[in-house]
Amino acid sequence: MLRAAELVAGVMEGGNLTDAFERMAADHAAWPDATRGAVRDLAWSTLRDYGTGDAVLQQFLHSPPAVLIHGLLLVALTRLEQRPEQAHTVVDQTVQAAAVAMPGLKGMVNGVLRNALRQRQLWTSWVEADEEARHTHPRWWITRVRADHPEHWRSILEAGRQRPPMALRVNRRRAEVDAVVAELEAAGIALRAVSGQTVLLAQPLPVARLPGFAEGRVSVQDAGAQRAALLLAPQAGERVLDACAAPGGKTAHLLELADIELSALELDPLRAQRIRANLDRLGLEARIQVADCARLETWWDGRPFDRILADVPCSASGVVRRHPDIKWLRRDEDIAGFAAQQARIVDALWHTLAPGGTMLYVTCSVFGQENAAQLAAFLRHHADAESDPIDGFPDCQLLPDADHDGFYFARLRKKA
Ligand SMILES: C[S@@+](CC[C@H](N)C(=O)[O-])C[C@H]1O[C@@H](n2cnc3c(N)ncnc32)[C@H](O)[C@@H]1O
Repeated sequence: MLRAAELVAGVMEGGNLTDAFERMAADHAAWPDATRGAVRDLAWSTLRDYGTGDAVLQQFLHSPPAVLIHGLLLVALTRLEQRPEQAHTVVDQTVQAAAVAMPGLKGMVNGVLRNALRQRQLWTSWVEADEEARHTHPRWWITRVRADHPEHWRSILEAGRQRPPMALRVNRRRAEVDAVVAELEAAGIALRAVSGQTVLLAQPLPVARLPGFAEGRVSVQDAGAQRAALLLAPQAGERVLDACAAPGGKTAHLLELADIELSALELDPLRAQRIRANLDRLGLEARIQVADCARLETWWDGRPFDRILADVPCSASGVVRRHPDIKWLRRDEDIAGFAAQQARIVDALWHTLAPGGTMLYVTCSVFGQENAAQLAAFLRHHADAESDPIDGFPDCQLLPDADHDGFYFARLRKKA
Protein backbone atom coordinates (compact mmCIF):
# COMPACT_ATOMS: atom_id res chain seq x y z
CA MET A 1 0.00 0.00 0.00
CA LEU A 2 2.81 2.37 0.84
CA ARG A 3 4.37 1.88 -2.59
CA ALA A 4 1.08 2.67 -4.32
CA ALA A 5 0.68 5.69 -2.02
CA GLU A 6 4.12 6.93 -3.04
CA LEU A 7 3.08 6.80 -6.69
CA VAL A 8 -0.19 8.62 -5.99
CA ALA A 9 1.61 11.25 -3.88
CA GLY A 10 4.12 11.76 -6.70
CA VAL A 11 1.28 12.64 -9.06
CA MET A 12 -0.31 14.94 -6.47
CA GLU A 13 3.02 16.79 -6.47
CA GLY A 14 2.91 17.15 -10.26
CA GLY A 15 4.94 14.09 -11.34
CA ASN A 16 4.31 11.71 -14.23
CA LEU A 17 2.90 8.36 -13.12
CA THR A 18 4.39 6.18 -15.86
CA ASP A 19 7.91 7.51 -15.26
CA ALA A 20 7.54 7.14 -11.48
CA PHE A 21 6.34 3.57 -11.86
CA GLU A 22 9.22 2.68 -14.19
CA ARG A 23 11.71 4.17 -11.71
CA MET A 24 10.12 2.22 -8.87
CA ALA A 25 10.15 -1.03 -10.85
CA ALA A 26 13.83 -0.48 -11.74
CA ASP A 27 14.72 0.21 -8.07
CA HIS A 28 12.96 -3.04 -7.09
CA ALA A 29 13.97 -5.24 -9.98
CA ALA A 30 13.64 -8.36 -7.79
CA TRP A 31 9.91 -7.82 -7.25
CA PRO A 32 7.88 -10.64 -8.75
CA ASP A 33 5.52 -9.68 -11.61
CA ALA A 34 2.55 -10.12 -9.30
CA THR A 35 3.84 -7.54 -6.79
CA ARG A 36 4.65 -5.06 -9.53
CA GLY A 37 1.22 -5.61 -11.05
CA ALA A 38 -0.55 -5.19 -7.70
CA VAL A 39 1.21 -1.90 -6.89
CA ARG A 40 0.53 -0.60 -10.35
CA ASP A 41 -3.10 -1.63 -10.26
CA LEU A 42 -3.74 -0.02 -6.90
CA ALA A 43 -2.09 3.29 -7.83
CA TRP A 44 -3.85 3.38 -11.22
CA SER A 45 -7.26 2.57 -9.70
CA THR A 46 -6.79 5.20 -7.00
CA LEU A 47 -6.00 7.87 -9.58
CA ARG A 48 -8.83 6.82 -11.90
CA ASP A 49 -11.20 7.41 -8.99
CA TYR A 50 -9.26 10.21 -7.32
CA GLY A 51 -12.17 12.65 -7.48
CA THR A 52 -14.48 10.21 -5.72
CA GLY A 53 -12.01 9.23 -3.02
CA ASP A 54 -11.07 12.79 -2.27
CA ALA A 55 -14.70 13.88 -1.90
CA VAL A 56 -15.09 11.26 0.85
CA LEU A 57 -11.79 12.11 2.47
CA GLN A 58 -12.52 15.83 2.61
CA GLN A 59 -15.38 15.09 5.03
CA PHE A 60 -12.82 13.96 7.60
CA LEU A 61 -9.77 16.12 7.00
CA HIS A 62 -9.66 19.45 8.78
CA SER A 63 -6.42 20.55 7.16
CA PRO A 64 -4.40 19.14 4.25
CA PRO A 65 -2.24 16.26 5.52
CA ALA A 66 1.30 15.55 4.35
CA VAL A 67 1.04 14.53 0.71
CA LEU A 68 2.26 10.96 1.29
CA ILE A 69 -0.38 10.44 3.99
CA HIS A 70 -3.02 12.00 1.74
CA GLY A 71 -2.00 9.53 -0.97
CA LEU A 72 -2.07 6.66 1.50
CA LEU A 73 -5.58 7.55 2.65
CA LEU A 74 -6.78 7.69 -0.96
CA VAL A 75 -5.24 4.30 -1.66
CA ALA A 76 -6.94 2.92 1.45
CA LEU A 77 -10.33 4.22 0.32
CA THR A 78 -9.84 2.57 -3.06
CA ARG A 79 -9.03 -0.69 -1.29
CA LEU A 80 -12.10 -0.32 0.92
CA GLU A 81 -14.23 0.12 -2.19
CA GLN A 82 -12.63 -2.90 -3.85
CA ARG A 83 -12.68 -5.18 -0.79
CA PRO A 84 -15.46 -4.08 1.59
CA GLU A 85 -15.44 -7.49 3.24
CA GLN A 86 -11.83 -6.94 4.35
CA ALA A 87 -12.39 -3.46 5.78
CA HIS A 88 -10.66 -4.07 9.11
CA THR A 89 -7.62 -5.66 7.51
CA VAL A 90 -7.37 -2.73 5.10
CA VAL A 91 -7.49 -0.22 7.97
CA ASP A 92 -4.85 -2.18 9.93
CA GLN A 93 -2.55 -2.41 6.91
CA THR A 94 -2.94 1.32 6.25
CA VAL A 95 -2.13 2.20 9.84
CA GLN A 96 0.95 -0.03 9.70
CA ALA A 97 2.03 1.68 6.47
CA ALA A 98 1.54 5.10 8.10
CA ALA A 99 3.64 3.93 11.06
CA VAL A 100 6.50 3.22 8.65
CA ALA A 101 6.09 6.40 6.59
CA MET A 102 5.26 8.98 9.27
CA PRO A 103 4.84 7.46 12.72
CA GLY A 104 3.48 10.72 14.16
CA LEU A 105 0.43 10.55 11.86
CA LYS A 106 -0.52 6.94 12.57
CA GLY A 107 -3.29 7.94 14.99
CA MET A 108 -4.77 10.45 12.57
CA VAL A 109 -4.86 7.85 9.77
CA ASN A 110 -6.53 5.36 12.06
CA GLY A 111 -9.11 7.93 13.18
CA VAL A 112 -9.96 9.13 9.64
CA LEU A 113 -10.43 5.63 8.27
CA ARG A 114 -12.49 4.37 11.20
CA ASN A 115 -14.71 7.47 11.01
CA ALA A 116 -15.09 7.04 7.26
CA LEU A 117 -16.07 3.41 7.72
CA ARG A 118 -18.64 4.28 10.35
CA GLN A 119 -20.28 6.64 7.85
CA ARG A 120 -19.95 4.31 4.88
CA GLN A 121 -23.62 4.69 3.90
CA LEU A 122 -23.09 8.46 3.34
CA TRP A 123 -20.26 8.13 0.82
CA THR A 124 -22.57 7.96 -2.17
CA SER A 125 -24.41 11.14 -1.21
CA TRP A 126 -21.14 13.07 -0.79
CA VAL A 127 -19.96 11.88 -4.19
CA GLU A 128 -23.28 12.62 -5.88
CA ALA A 129 -23.26 16.18 -4.51
CA ASP A 130 -20.02 17.04 -6.28
CA GLU A 131 -19.73 16.98 -10.08
CA GLU A 132 -15.97 16.34 -10.12
CA ALA A 133 -16.39 13.48 -7.69
CA ARG A 134 -19.38 12.00 -9.51
CA HIS A 135 -17.57 11.83 -12.85
CA THR A 136 -14.10 11.65 -11.32
CA HIS A 137 -12.69 14.11 -13.85
CA PRO A 138 -11.76 17.78 -13.28
CA ARG A 139 -14.59 20.27 -13.85
CA TRP A 140 -12.97 21.95 -16.88
CA TRP A 141 -12.57 18.52 -18.51
CA ILE A 142 -16.23 17.66 -17.92
CA THR A 143 -17.24 21.03 -19.40
CA ARG A 144 -15.20 20.42 -22.54
CA VAL A 145 -16.40 16.86 -23.12
CA ARG A 146 -20.01 17.92 -22.57
CA ALA A 147 -19.69 20.82 -25.05
CA ASP A 148 -17.87 18.74 -27.69
CA HIS A 149 -20.00 15.57 -27.35
CA PRO A 150 -23.45 16.58 -26.10
CA GLU A 151 -24.84 13.10 -26.77
CA HIS A 152 -21.97 10.98 -25.55
CA TRP A 153 -20.27 12.95 -22.80
CA ARG A 154 -21.44 10.64 -20.00
CA SER A 155 -20.20 7.48 -21.68
CA ILE A 156 -16.86 9.16 -22.51
CA LEU A 157 -16.34 10.14 -18.88
CA GLU A 158 -17.47 6.71 -17.71
CA ALA A 159 -15.00 5.03 -20.11
CA GLY A 160 -12.28 7.23 -18.62
CA ARG A 161 -12.64 5.55 -15.24
CA GLN A 162 -12.74 1.94 -16.44
CA ARG A 163 -9.84 -0.49 -16.67
CA PRO A 164 -8.58 -0.36 -20.27
CA PRO A 165 -8.89 -3.35 -22.59
CA MET A 166 -5.82 -5.18 -23.89
CA ALA A 167 -5.61 -5.81 -27.62
CA LEU A 168 -2.99 -7.55 -29.72
CA ARG A 169 -1.95 -6.95 -33.29
CA VAL A 170 -0.85 -10.03 -35.18
CA ASN A 171 2.29 -9.42 -37.26
CA ARG A 172 1.07 -10.68 -40.62
CA ARG A 173 4.66 -11.07 -41.80
CA ARG A 174 5.33 -13.69 -39.12
CA ALA A 175 2.04 -15.34 -38.17
CA GLU A 176 -1.48 -16.23 -39.22
CA VAL A 177 -4.26 -14.92 -36.98
CA ASP A 178 -5.77 -18.42 -36.60
CA ALA A 179 -2.46 -19.85 -35.43
CA VAL A 180 -2.01 -17.05 -32.87
CA VAL A 181 -5.54 -17.55 -31.59
CA ALA A 182 -4.86 -21.27 -31.18
CA GLU A 183 -1.61 -20.56 -29.31
CA LEU A 184 -3.30 -18.11 -26.96
CA GLU A 185 -6.13 -20.52 -26.24
CA ALA A 186 -3.68 -23.36 -25.66
CA ALA A 187 -1.93 -21.12 -23.09
CA GLY A 188 -5.27 -20.68 -21.29
CA ILE A 189 -5.64 -17.02 -22.31
CA ALA A 190 -9.30 -16.15 -22.82
CA LEU A 191 -10.21 -13.98 -25.84
CA ARG A 192 -13.10 -11.59 -26.24
CA ALA A 193 -13.05 -10.91 -29.98
CA VAL A 194 -11.00 -11.38 -33.13
CA SER A 195 -11.30 -9.03 -36.09
CA GLY A 196 -8.81 -8.75 -38.95
CA GLN A 197 -5.34 -8.77 -37.35
CA THR A 198 -6.74 -7.63 -33.99
CA VAL A 199 -7.25 -9.95 -31.03
CA LEU A 200 -8.99 -8.59 -27.94
CA LEU A 201 -8.10 -10.36 -24.70
CA ALA A 202 -10.70 -10.99 -22.01
CA GLN A 203 -8.26 -9.80 -19.31
CA PRO A 204 -5.04 -7.76 -19.45
CA LEU A 205 -1.89 -9.74 -18.66
CA PRO A 206 1.88 -9.11 -18.61
CA VAL A 207 3.50 -9.36 -22.06
CA ALA A 208 5.93 -11.95 -20.69
CA ARG A 209 2.97 -14.34 -20.54
CA LEU A 210 2.00 -13.79 -24.17
CA PRO A 211 3.03 -16.64 -26.45
CA GLY A 212 4.70 -15.26 -29.57
CA PHE A 213 5.48 -11.83 -28.12
CA ALA A 214 9.25 -12.26 -27.78
CA GLU A 215 9.35 -13.87 -31.24
CA GLY A 216 7.59 -10.86 -32.79
CA ARG A 217 4.44 -12.66 -33.86
CA VAL A 218 2.24 -10.32 -31.83
CA SER A 219 2.39 -6.79 -30.43
CA VAL A 220 0.28 -5.06 -27.83
CA GLN A 221 -1.62 -2.21 -29.47
CA ASP A 222 -5.03 -0.77 -28.73
CA ALA A 223 -7.65 -1.72 -31.31
CA GLY A 224 -8.36 1.98 -32.02
CA ALA A 225 -4.68 2.71 -32.57
CA GLN A 226 -4.60 -0.15 -35.07
CA ARG A 227 -6.91 1.83 -37.36
CA ALA A 228 -4.23 4.44 -38.09
CA ALA A 229 -1.93 2.38 -40.33
CA LEU A 230 -4.95 0.80 -42.04
CA LEU A 231 -6.38 4.24 -42.83
CA LEU A 232 -3.07 5.50 -44.20
CA ALA A 233 -2.90 2.28 -46.28
CA PRO A 234 0.74 2.37 -47.47
CA GLN A 235 1.45 0.68 -50.81
CA ALA A 236 4.54 -1.29 -51.79
CA GLY A 237 7.45 0.85 -52.93
CA GLU A 238 6.17 4.11 -51.42
CA ARG A 239 8.16 6.58 -49.36
CA VAL A 240 6.39 6.98 -46.06
CA LEU A 241 7.03 9.30 -43.10
CA ASP A 242 6.01 8.52 -39.53
CA ALA A 243 6.58 11.97 -38.09
CA CYS A 244 5.96 11.46 -34.35
CA ALA A 245 6.92 7.86 -34.05
CA ALA A 246 7.90 6.68 -30.56
CA PRO A 247 7.45 4.13 -29.14
CA GLY A 248 6.87 2.84 -32.66
CA GLY A 249 3.57 0.96 -32.46
CA LYS A 250 2.23 2.53 -35.65
CA THR A 251 5.68 2.53 -37.31
CA ALA A 252 5.75 -1.24 -36.94
CA HIS A 253 2.19 -1.65 -38.14
CA LEU A 254 2.92 0.37 -41.33
CA LEU A 255 5.93 -1.84 -42.02
CA GLU A 256 3.90 -4.99 -41.43
CA LEU A 257 1.36 -3.85 -44.04
CA ALA A 258 3.61 -3.20 -47.06
CA ASP A 259 7.21 -3.14 -48.31
CA ILE A 260 7.81 0.57 -47.95
CA GLU A 261 10.73 2.92 -47.42
CA LEU A 262 9.89 4.32 -44.01
CA SER A 263 11.42 7.24 -42.12
CA ALA A 264 10.52 7.48 -38.45
CA LEU A 265 11.10 10.78 -36.64
CA GLU A 266 11.00 11.32 -32.90
CA LEU A 267 11.86 14.37 -30.84
CA ASP A 268 12.76 12.55 -27.64
CA PRO A 269 16.02 10.57 -27.95
CA LEU A 270 15.15 8.14 -25.13
CA ARG A 271 11.75 7.38 -26.60
CA ALA A 272 13.36 6.96 -30.03
CA GLN A 273 15.35 4.00 -28.67
CA ARG A 274 12.08 2.20 -28.05
CA ILE A 275 11.25 2.38 -31.77
CA ARG A 276 14.41 0.44 -32.60
CA ALA A 277 13.71 -2.14 -29.87
CA ASN A 278 10.17 -2.66 -31.17
CA LEU A 279 11.26 -3.02 -34.80
CA ASP A 280 14.08 -5.42 -33.87
CA ARG A 281 11.66 -7.66 -32.02
CA LEU A 282 9.35 -7.74 -35.04
CA GLY A 283 12.10 -8.14 -37.63
CA LEU A 284 11.33 -4.79 -39.32
CA GLU A 285 13.54 -2.01 -40.61
CA ALA A 286 13.13 1.78 -40.82
CA ARG A 287 15.33 4.85 -40.89
CA ILE A 288 15.02 6.36 -37.40
CA GLN A 289 15.99 9.99 -36.81
CA VAL A 290 15.85 12.06 -33.65
CA ALA A 291 14.49 15.43 -34.78
CA ASP A 292 11.76 18.01 -34.38
CA CYS A 293 9.62 17.10 -37.37
CA ALA A 294 8.50 20.72 -37.77
CA ARG A 295 12.10 21.91 -38.32
CA LEU A 296 12.47 20.57 -41.85
CA GLU A 297 15.97 21.99 -42.30
CA THR A 298 17.27 19.61 -39.59
CA TRP A 299 16.14 16.32 -41.11
CA TRP A 300 14.47 16.53 -44.57
CA ASP A 301 16.51 15.69 -47.67
CA GLY A 302 13.98 17.39 -49.96
CA ARG A 303 12.53 14.18 -51.43
CA PRO A 304 8.73 14.23 -51.00
CA PHE A 305 6.78 11.51 -49.22
CA ASP A 306 3.86 9.60 -50.71
CA ARG A 307 2.21 9.19 -47.31
CA ILE A 308 2.67 10.83 -43.93
CA LEU A 309 1.45 9.72 -40.56
CA ALA A 310 1.14 12.71 -38.21
CA ASP A 311 0.35 11.08 -34.86
CA VAL A 312 0.82 14.37 -33.09
CA PRO A 313 1.41 15.09 -29.38
CA CYS A 314 -1.93 15.83 -27.72
CA SER A 315 -3.81 15.99 -24.43
CA ALA A 316 -4.23 12.18 -24.47
CA SER A 317 -7.79 12.71 -23.24
CA GLY A 318 -8.92 9.62 -25.22
CA VAL A 319 -6.52 7.32 -23.36
CA VAL A 320 -6.91 8.79 -19.89
CA ARG A 321 -7.79 5.45 -18.30
CA ARG A 322 -4.30 4.24 -19.25
CA HIS A 323 -2.70 7.39 -17.84
CA PRO A 324 -5.04 8.47 -15.05
CA ASP A 325 -2.54 11.03 -13.76
CA ILE A 326 -3.16 13.10 -16.90
CA LYS A 327 -6.57 14.32 -15.91
CA TRP A 328 -5.28 15.69 -12.61
CA LEU A 329 -2.05 17.14 -14.03
CA ARG A 330 -3.37 18.91 -17.13
CA ARG A 331 -4.93 22.36 -17.04
CA ASP A 332 -7.65 23.71 -19.34
CA GLU A 333 -5.23 26.23 -20.84
CA ASP A 334 -2.82 23.42 -21.85
CA ILE A 335 -5.20 22.39 -24.64
CA ALA A 336 -4.61 25.60 -26.61
CA GLY A 337 -0.88 24.92 -26.29
CA PHE A 338 -1.32 21.42 -27.76
CA ALA A 339 -3.46 22.80 -30.58
CA ALA A 340 -0.78 25.37 -31.49
CA GLN A 341 1.93 22.68 -31.42
CA GLN A 342 -0.19 20.39 -33.62
CA ALA A 343 -0.84 23.17 -36.17
CA ARG A 344 2.88 23.97 -36.32
CA ILE A 345 3.68 20.29 -36.99
CA VAL A 346 1.10 19.64 -39.70
CA ASP A 347 1.81 22.96 -41.46
CA ALA A 348 5.49 22.03 -41.69
CA LEU A 349 4.91 18.41 -42.70
CA TRP A 350 2.58 19.46 -45.52
CA HIS A 351 5.61 20.83 -47.41
CA THR A 352 7.16 17.36 -47.45
CA LEU A 353 4.10 15.62 -48.97
CA ALA A 354 4.15 14.87 -52.70
CA PRO A 355 1.27 16.21 -54.87
CA GLY A 356 -1.38 13.49 -54.87
CA GLY A 357 0.02 12.23 -51.53
CA THR A 358 -1.93 11.46 -48.37
CA MET A 359 -1.43 12.66 -44.79
CA LEU A 360 -3.25 11.07 -41.87
CA TYR A 361 -3.69 13.36 -38.87
CA VAL A 362 -4.15 11.40 -35.64
CA THR A 363 -4.70 12.32 -32.00
CA CYS A 364 -5.68 10.23 -29.01
CA SER A 365 -7.87 13.09 -27.85
CA VAL A 366 -11.60 13.62 -27.52
CA PHE A 367 -11.33 17.43 -27.37
CA GLY A 368 -12.67 19.20 -30.46
CA GLN A 369 -10.02 21.92 -30.29
CA GLU A 370 -7.35 19.33 -31.13
CA ASN A 371 -9.53 17.48 -33.64
CA ALA A 372 -12.33 18.81 -35.85
CA ALA A 373 -11.34 22.45 -35.20
CA GLN A 374 -7.78 21.62 -36.18
CA LEU A 375 -8.95 19.99 -39.43
CA ALA A 376 -11.20 22.94 -40.31
CA ALA A 377 -8.37 25.43 -39.70
CA PHE A 378 -5.95 23.35 -41.78
CA LEU A 379 -8.32 23.18 -44.74
CA ARG A 380 -8.91 26.95 -44.49
CA HIS A 381 -5.19 27.68 -44.58
CA HIS A 382 -4.14 25.21 -47.30
CA ALA A 383 -5.86 25.69 -50.65
CA ASP A 384 -4.03 22.62 -52.01
CA ALA A 385 -5.49 20.32 -49.32
CA GLU A 386 -8.71 18.37 -49.57
CA SER A 387 -10.35 15.99 -47.18
CA ASP A 388 -10.15 12.31 -48.12
CA PRO A 389 -13.29 10.99 -46.41
CA ILE A 390 -13.23 8.09 -43.94
CA ASP A 391 -16.35 5.89 -44.22
CA GLY A 392 -18.05 8.77 -46.04
CA PHE A 393 -17.21 11.39 -43.38
CA PRO A 394 -14.56 14.14 -43.41
CA ASP A 395 -13.06 12.72 -40.23
CA CYS A 396 -13.52 9.99 -37.66
CA GLN A 397 -13.81 10.54 -33.92
CA LEU A 398 -13.53 7.18 -32.23
CA LEU A 399 -14.92 7.50 -28.73
CA PRO A 400 -13.41 5.36 -25.96
CA ASP A 401 -15.44 2.28 -25.02
CA ALA A 402 -14.97 -1.25 -23.69
CA ASP A 403 -13.16 -2.35 -26.87
CA HIS A 404 -10.85 0.54 -27.74
CA ASP A 405 -9.46 3.91 -26.67
CA GLY A 406 -10.51 7.29 -28.00
CA PHE A 407 -8.83 8.49 -31.22
CA TYR A 408 -9.35 11.08 -33.90
CA PHE A 409 -8.42 10.55 -37.55
CA ALA A 410 -8.54 12.98 -40.47
CA ARG A 411 -7.17 12.02 -43.89
CA LEU A 412 -5.96 14.78 -46.18
CA ARG A 413 -4.94 14.62 -49.82
CA LYS A 414 -2.64 17.10 -51.52
CA LYS A 415 -4.21 18.14 -54.79
CA ALA A 416 -2.04 17.02 -57.71
C1 LIG B 1 1.21 10.22 -29.71
S1 LIG B 1 2.88 9.87 -29.49
C2 LIG B 1 3.23 8.83 -30.85
C3 LIG B 1 2.84 7.38 -30.67
C4 LIG B 1 3.38 6.53 -31.80
N1 LIG B 1 2.97 7.02 -33.10
C5 LIG B 1 2.96 5.07 -31.67
O1 LIG B 1 1.98 4.67 -32.28
O2 LIG B 1 3.65 4.32 -30.97
C6 LIG B 1 3.60 11.37 -30.01
C7 LIG B 1 5.13 11.32 -30.07
O3 LIG B 1 5.57 12.49 -30.73
C8 LIG B 1 6.77 12.94 -30.15
N2 LIG B 1 6.90 14.35 -30.54
C9 LIG B 1 6.37 15.44 -29.95
N3 LIG B 1 6.68 16.54 -30.63
C10 LIG B 1 7.42 16.15 -31.69
C11 LIG B 1 8.06 16.84 -32.77
N4 LIG B 1 7.96 18.16 -32.87
N5 LIG B 1 8.76 16.12 -33.67
C12 LIG B 1 8.84 14.76 -33.57
N6 LIG B 1 8.28 14.06 -32.56
C13 LIG B 1 7.57 14.75 -31.65
C14 LIG B 1 6.57 12.66 -28.69
O4 LIG B 1 7.81 12.59 -28.01
C15 LIG B 1 5.83 11.33 -28.72
O5 LIG B 1 6.74 10.26 -28.66
